[in-house]
Amino acid sequence: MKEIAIQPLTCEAFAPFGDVIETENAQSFPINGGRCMRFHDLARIETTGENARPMISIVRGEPYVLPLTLTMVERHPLGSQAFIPLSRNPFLVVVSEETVAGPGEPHAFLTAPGQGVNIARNVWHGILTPLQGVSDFAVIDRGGEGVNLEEHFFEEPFLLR
Ligand SMILES: NC(=O)N[C@@H](O)C(=O)O
Ligand code: NI
Repeated sequence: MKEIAIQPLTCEAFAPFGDVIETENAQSFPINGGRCMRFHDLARIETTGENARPMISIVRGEPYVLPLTLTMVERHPLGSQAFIPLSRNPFLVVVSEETVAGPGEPHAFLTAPGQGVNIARNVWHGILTPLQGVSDFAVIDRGGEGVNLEEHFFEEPFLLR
């Protein structure tokens, strides 16, 4: 089984796949008489297709234990998908480039506490993978008609360590 080294999540490394949602280095300005700081426009929500609309859900995820065997990735051809942690627990973000033969070798990122991601439309990714404890996430993705899920099962799994 090919091993994939898990690396820290950074804006630069994740840029080909979407946005990192964090306050660090974000455009920000005070609002509400200076009593709030708005970290502004952190990610682009994409929705397309019939009756497409953005929607907000909360997902409560059971934790996984590393090292992890990755057997599949999925993608959403009709919209982006954002995961914003509502706890300080880290989670694992797995993405793959599209190749002529389907998803390529995965990249695995470990979030810092509080970091979220917005996975761009049609980007191959692993399913939500909380670590260290049951974790709640706000999920912002696409509602509407049509099939918005495509799955790919690797011929050979990968070991994420
Ligand atoms: N379906 C859902 O809310 N989540 C998955 O698409 C996922 O990427 O975990
Ligand atoms: Ni997904």
